[in-house]
This record gives sequence, C-alpha cells and structure tokens, in this order.
Amino acid sequence: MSVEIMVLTTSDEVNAGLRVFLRAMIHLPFHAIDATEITEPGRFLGALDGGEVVGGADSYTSRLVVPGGARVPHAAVTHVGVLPTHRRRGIVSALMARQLRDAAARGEVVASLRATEAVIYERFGYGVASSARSARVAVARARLRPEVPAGGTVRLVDREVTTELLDGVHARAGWTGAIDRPAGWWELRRRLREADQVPHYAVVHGTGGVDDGYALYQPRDIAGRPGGSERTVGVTDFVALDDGARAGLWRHLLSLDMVDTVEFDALALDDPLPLAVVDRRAVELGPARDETWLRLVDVEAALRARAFGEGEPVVVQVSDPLLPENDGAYEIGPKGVARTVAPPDLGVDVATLAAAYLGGTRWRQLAAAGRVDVHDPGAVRRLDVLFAVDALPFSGTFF
Ligand SMILES: CC(=O)SCCNC(=O)CCNC(=O)[C@H](O)C(C)(C)COP(=O)(O)OP(=O)(O)OC[C@H]1O[C@@H](n2cnc3c(N)ncnc32)[C@H](O)[C@@H]1OP(=O)(O)O
Repeated sequence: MSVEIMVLTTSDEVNAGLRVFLRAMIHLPFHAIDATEITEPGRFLGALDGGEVVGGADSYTSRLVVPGGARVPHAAVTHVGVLPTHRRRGIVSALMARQLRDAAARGEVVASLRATEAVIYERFGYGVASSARSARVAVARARLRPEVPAGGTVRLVDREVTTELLDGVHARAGWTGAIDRPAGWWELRRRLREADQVPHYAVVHGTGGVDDGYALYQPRDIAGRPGGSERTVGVTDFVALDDGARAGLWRHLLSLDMVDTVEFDALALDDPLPLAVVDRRAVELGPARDETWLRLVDVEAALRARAFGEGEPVVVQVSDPLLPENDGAYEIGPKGVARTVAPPDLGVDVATLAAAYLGGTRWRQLAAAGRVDVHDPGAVRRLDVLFAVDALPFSGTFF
C-alpha cells in the first residue's frame, strides 16, 4: 500500500479529512461547517495517496465513567471514512492501528466509538459495551404513577440555551458509560440546531436552585400540524443527574399540549420510564441497539480503574494482536487487579473483554456464544459476580 498515514495539521488538511468523511458517509448534513471548529488540533489522522487525503480517522479528548465512578482518559473516535475509490485496501486498518498507538502514547486508557456497521470494528479490538433504545410514549395514556417523585422546577431556556448551560449539567453525569462531551461535539450540535428549519426547545430542571437535568426536544413530522392526531415531539437529548430530575422532566414532557407522542431517541435498556406509568403499554420500547463500541487501550489500567464485586479472584488471559503490550494474564478480584504468571481460568481476546468491561454484557452470555476459552467453568460465574453493576451502562452521547 503506497498510502501514507499522518496527522492532518493545516486547516486545508483538516477540512479535506472532514470532506472525505462526509463523502464516505453520504447522508450527513454538515457540509458547510469549517472542520477546524468541530475537531481538536493534532487528533485527525489522514491517509494520503499522492498528496490527496483519501481516508481519515479522528478523535476527541474525553473521559469515560467506569463502574465505581472513576473517569478514565478516553479517546472518542469519530469521523472515520475512506473514499469509495479507495476502499478495501487496508486503509482504515492502517488508520486504526496508528490511532490506537497514538492513544496509548497519550496515556488514554480506553477508546470508544459509535459504529455505522457492526462488522467493522471488532477486528480492531472494539466490543459492544453499552446498548440503548428509543421509546415512544402515548401521552394520552401515559399517566405517571402517584409514587413517582414530584421533581423540582422546570424552566424554559429555548432562547438562552448555551453550551455552558448544558455542559454545566452534563459534565456532572456520573453513570457508568457516560463520557465527557468535547468542545467540538458541542459546537457541531449548536451549529446543527441553528441551521435546522424545525425549532428546538430546551428546558432545564433544577432542585433547590441547582440545575440537575435538562431536555432538548423538537417537533417531528410537522406536515399536517397543528390539527393532526399524530403530533410527535422527539427528545434528542435527555440528561437527568438523579431520579428527581428525571421525574421532573418526564412531567414536563408528558404534559405538553398538542402532543400525542413523545419519542425519546436514546434511553438506557433499564431506564425506569416504563415502570413509572400506570398503563405500562403507554410506553413502547424500541429494539436494543449497540451504543458504545469500547476498546481497552491499556488493559491493566482499565481493569485497575473499575470497581469489582465480591468473590474469589479469577485469572483471565487476554490476547491483543494490535497492542501486544496488553497480552498476558490478569488476576481480577475484589481487592484489585494484577498481572500474573499463574495459569489462566479462562482466555479472551481484547474485544470480548471490552464487551464485558462496563457490565453490560455478562460473561455467561459471552461464554455461551463461544467467545470465551473456558478452562475452569466456575470462573465464568465468579467473573459475573465480580463484574456485576448496579445499573446497565449507557452513554447517551452520540458522536
Ligand atoms: C466511528 C465512525 O466514524 S463510524 C463511520 C465509519 N465510516 C463509514 O461507515 C463510511 C463508509 N465506509 C467507509 O468509509 C469504509 O468502507 C470503511 C471506513 C468502513 C472501511 O474502510 P476500508 O479502508 O475499506 O477498510 P479496510 O480495507 O481496512 O478493511 C479492513 C477489513 O474490514 C472489512 N470491512 C471494512 N468495512 C466494512 C464494511 N462496511 N462491511 C463489512 N466489512 C468491512 C474489510 O472487508 C476488511 O476485511 P478483511 O481484512 O477480512 O479483508
């Protein structure tokens, strides 16, 4: 392959990198945006063929919340694309390998991405670590149960919504799977909202004067309004730092006049909404879809960062052809994690370990699918106890 991989540095190069991504993706709307405003210097890798950018892979500096609440350094991988004229020549493979080495050199413990196709990224060590689904709520039937918390106050901030206001809330999101949203991500969202013909509405929830949640929403399928009977509002961003904020935002959304359906774009698989309404069938859940594709860049640091449950330690052998410094056996137990030369109880590749890492996929499921090389059958059950989490992992950030 005569293609050269390098960091895109000048404005022209970075814009060429984004153009390649948009050309590869076909459907995306943000062609008029200057790429330097939504990317981070030094992180956009390009593949050059005779001086022309033909492929790219970008990332943002971020952090990921892992079980137990620690935030680990995280590369949020995005803008991956190869021109249709240059596909299937190994270009993205070369970009991914370089990107992982760069992330490791920066001390990033994990990387994650949202995948266009489910068959691309496992070969690079990514596994599905969290899932999400949409929910459609029939407003007329969706009376909240009397036990649902009252919540605090909701204020309309349609006109004064700013990144500072929203990130002031989101930056405190502490659930497993939440990520820091980078400045470029916010800027792109702001620009897309501004350019949209359809209005966006914003409400912030507060308790005792402290902002602790917000929702962004907009009307959907606006043809035939306002007299129709299928009037839908789509909730594009829903952030609640606790149960009170969540309930307060539900109350607001489910009491909007002239709305038949409230559609949440992304909820955790164990979101309590279906349990909070009198008529359970008022909430129609969409299918689970893969959300976080996670890559453990530094396996030892990632394992040390998360909390584990009780039980006997288990020795897990990990293989990682792209980052062989991760190869080896790790003893994982309630008191911590250490590399070991002890014989392993089971073995996995690094993508399978990533799938289990946030607790969203159980070891039992992975073993049943043949993805674990089991030497000691009891170790699978022990690992499930060690890796158990209180709430299913969920990010809520699409990038
Ligand atoms: C995080 C994000 O940004 S997600 C966005 C990803 N981008 C897109 O989906 C845009 C459209 N697609 C593309 O631009 C390209 O097809 C890419 C980026 C997905 C793949 O780039 P390529 O340079 O063609 O990949 P490369 O040649 O390195 O392929 C590596 C392997 O993955 C496989 N592969 C790559 N893409 C796909 C795909 N979409 N479907 C199935 N297999 C694929 C190849 O067949 C190859 O397999 P092999 O090693 O067994 O031969």
